[in-house]
Amino acid sequence: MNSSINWISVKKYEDILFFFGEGISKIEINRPWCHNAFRVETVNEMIDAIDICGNRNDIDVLIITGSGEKSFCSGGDQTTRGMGGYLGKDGIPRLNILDFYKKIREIPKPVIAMVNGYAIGGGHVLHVVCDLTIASDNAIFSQVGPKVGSFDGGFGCSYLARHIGQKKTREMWFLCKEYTAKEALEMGLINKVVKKKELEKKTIEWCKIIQKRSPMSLRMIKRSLNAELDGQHGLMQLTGDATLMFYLMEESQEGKKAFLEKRTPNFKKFTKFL
Ligand SMILES: CC(C)(COP(=O)(O)OP(=O)(O)OC[C@H]1O[C@@H](n2cnc3c(N)ncnc32)[C@H](O)[C@@H]1OP(=O)(O)O)[C@@H](O)C(=O)NCCC(=O)NCCSC(=O)c1cc(O)c2ccccc2c1O
Repeated sequence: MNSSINWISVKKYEDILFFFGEGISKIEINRPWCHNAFRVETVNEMIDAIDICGNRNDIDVLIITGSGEKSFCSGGDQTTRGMGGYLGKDGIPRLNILDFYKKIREIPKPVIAMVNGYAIGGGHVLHVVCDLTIASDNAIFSQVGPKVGSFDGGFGCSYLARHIGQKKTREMWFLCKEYTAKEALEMGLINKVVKKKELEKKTIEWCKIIQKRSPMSLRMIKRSLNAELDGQHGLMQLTGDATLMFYLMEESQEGKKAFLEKRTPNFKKFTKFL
């Protein structure tokens, strides 16, 4: 299996790099001087990029990572933090990373966090919300909210606890300790640890295996796993896909045809499955 890709830049942004190759996309936070902390604009760009991935039929799987050797992402850019959120260029405080987390969960394609160093604070939650996490052996995982006056009570708590359990989640948040990639693997926080120089190769290998699987099966599995946690919203997404599949059936098409032909639909002819 060829595990390197000649990445092609999809679109130019200020804070992120966005690549595509062989059905795989790579969204890379490109602010290495602050350990890839995200500001409002970084998040807006990531939202734009993930929307492109959602709308492009030739993108099967997504990778999210950080630039440089040291960090995946260190969370919100503290230099832009104001009262009530992080201040964008318009001066309005926002916590828009939450919108990006939602996008990761909603996109019906697998999203892999390729963690190449520090995954801290909101940057830690970022990998938590991804479907899979592959980390390099130098990666460090930590929640720092209670050290810097923040917390993420959403996916950062409840979903994290689904991965590592309530006790470990409380330990991570209460103590703000740093965990090595080996420890993270042992506690079920991540899927795989590889040597730093092997990180992209292994991630691409996994992407290529996933690309051989049925996209509809993957979509339904992601939706089903999300639905358990996402309440009415999760149910809407899952049953939205059930509607999608129903629209592919003759029985559904008959309803539309009959309406357009101004006749009574004949649903009797269709198999009733047991
Ligand atoms: C990542 C570190 C562990 C690295 O430590 P190290 O000692 O190696 O490096 P330095 O600390 O010297 O960092 C070099 C340089 O980078 C700057 N920097 C690092 N992180 C950030 C950051 N997040 N924002 C701004 N700048 C950053 C650092 O200041 C240095 O700059 P110099 O000018 O001095 O060179 C360590 O840096 C670290 O622990 N960083 C964590 C920072 C942090 O507080 N993160 C935010 C946590 S809160 C959060 O992310 C968050 C965001 C949201 O949008 C939320 C929304 C809704 C709910 C909750 C949210 C939330 O919790």
